[in-house]
Amino acid sequence: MHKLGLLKQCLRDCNRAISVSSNYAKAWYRRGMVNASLKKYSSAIHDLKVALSMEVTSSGKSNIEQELKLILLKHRNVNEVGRSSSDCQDAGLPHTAEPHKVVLECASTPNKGRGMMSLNVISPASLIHVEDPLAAIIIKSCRETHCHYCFSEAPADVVFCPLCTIPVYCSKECQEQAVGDISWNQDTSLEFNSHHLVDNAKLGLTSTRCKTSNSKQIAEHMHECGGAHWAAVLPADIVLAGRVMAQYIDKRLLTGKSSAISGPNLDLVHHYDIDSPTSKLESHIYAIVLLLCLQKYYRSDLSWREESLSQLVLLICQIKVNSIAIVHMKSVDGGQELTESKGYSTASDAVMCSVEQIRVAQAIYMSGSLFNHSCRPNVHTYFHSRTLFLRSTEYIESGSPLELSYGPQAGEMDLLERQKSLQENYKFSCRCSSCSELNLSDLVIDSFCCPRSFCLGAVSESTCYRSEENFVHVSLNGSAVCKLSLPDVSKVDEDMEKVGKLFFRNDDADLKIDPGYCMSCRSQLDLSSVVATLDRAASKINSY
Ligand SMILES: C[S@@+](CC[C@H](N)C(=O)[O-])C[C@H]1O[C@@H](n2cnc3c(N)ncnc32)[C@H](O)[C@@H]1O
Repeated sequence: MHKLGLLKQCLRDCNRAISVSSNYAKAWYRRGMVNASLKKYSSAIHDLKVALSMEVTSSGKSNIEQELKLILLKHRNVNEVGRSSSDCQDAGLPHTAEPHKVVLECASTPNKGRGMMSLNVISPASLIHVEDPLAAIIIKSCRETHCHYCFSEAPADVVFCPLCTIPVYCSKECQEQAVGDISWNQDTSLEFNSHHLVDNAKLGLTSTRCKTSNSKQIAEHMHECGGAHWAAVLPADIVLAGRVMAQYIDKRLLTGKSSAISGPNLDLVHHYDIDSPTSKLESHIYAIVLLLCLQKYYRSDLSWREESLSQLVLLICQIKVNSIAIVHMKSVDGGQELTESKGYSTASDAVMCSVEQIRVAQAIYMSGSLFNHSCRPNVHTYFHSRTLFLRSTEYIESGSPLELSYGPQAGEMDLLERQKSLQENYKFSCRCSSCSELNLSDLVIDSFCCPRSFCLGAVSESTCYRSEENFVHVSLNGSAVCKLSLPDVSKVDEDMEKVGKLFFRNDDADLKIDPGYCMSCRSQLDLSSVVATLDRAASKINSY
């Protein structure tokens, strides 16, 4: 885990190992090394000294001594500089140590609403954004197997919520973050009457994070505890809306503003106006359910405004459009879970080498929500625990849009599949460059090669192309799908020209390329025979 950069998880396991067997030298050694990576040098030196005193082999001793020397040196350097970076809020995350040079700006775009761009040039693989979620919730299928706070795979000795015992956490630290810092009064007795339970919770719990003045996070599970456990039952986006609303209320109560509550103004985009009547009805019903749950928890502490319900409906609609799937990487052969992802993907099916992405949670990130989608993204998304990281995948000019993929990507899915997926999951029709302009990957992804031996043209199985001036109309089985612009002929690369020469010829005559005909030379391919060959090959491959 240390080598994989999972420092917090590694520290958690070392603590656990030391508490079970305090004379286990390896656990002390490993914890020392993790503390050194976290730049907690004093703790690292202490741990390594304990490991040294316990180590019995001479090779082990000399290894520890060498590491100890290096750490002592680093510790001295840090002290001389004057400030230890262990003070950094995110010292647990090695990636955040990188200097943040990218200056982001949110600007209006011609056809995607607001979007993010950089005010300076960005080199490939630069860290451009790191953010903790405003709210996050584990998905239903991981409730039994993953920590409800950091979303890593839960160990055998999980820690439960001490009040309702329903959510599971991988460590005391995660439990504390989610439920609050529990400081039981000696006289306080827990009663399994939901009202008393909630009252006890209100008295006895304080979120560790809300002690800091500019804290954004309030113990997220508190208001769900001791009630109907709606977090386990309601859809993820609705639970997120409840958590955001509860945070807003808690903050107001903490600052003494217990006047009538309406709702937070998140300033995020929503599509209520274009939602179907069924979807609107669903949002209204869920808003009523949430309001009842919140009223039950806060009871007489606050009064609600008339517009509270409509504010909740809008909040739900904003979360539906902006929430992001947190995905972690898991080794397919049952190994340790990694924490890298490919994007906002629904992620249940993508496989890379021997690791696969698994969707573990759903979250709402305030700045992350301002990044638009592109089917050819220039930003890569991944997560450590619940923290979102964005890195550039290429050189990006200043003022260029920074766009990530919400799942579909050109080259992995064809144009129609991408559009369908974005429409179904995110309710918008994609206007990125790959979906507005004819491009090579879409011409070849589902095509066969031309039957003529020296022609490299593509033959589509089902798509029909008809060009008109600088546009190409795309249709499938007689139904119009979209209209794509033709790329600037001077910029078309050699491969695209070879695959679809007919699109770039200079005469004005109307061009129609039917399925089964080469896009370069118009030769006809016997589709039924190649499809049959393909099916035979597929069944052979599947039988292995
Ligand atoms: C997470 S928000 C992104 C920020 C948003 N543009 C705004 O103004 O706040 C997602 C919404 O942005 C718009 N959007 C993002 N990418 C788009 C794209 N490639 N084509 C068209 N609209 C897009 C859609 O309205 C989508 O529902």
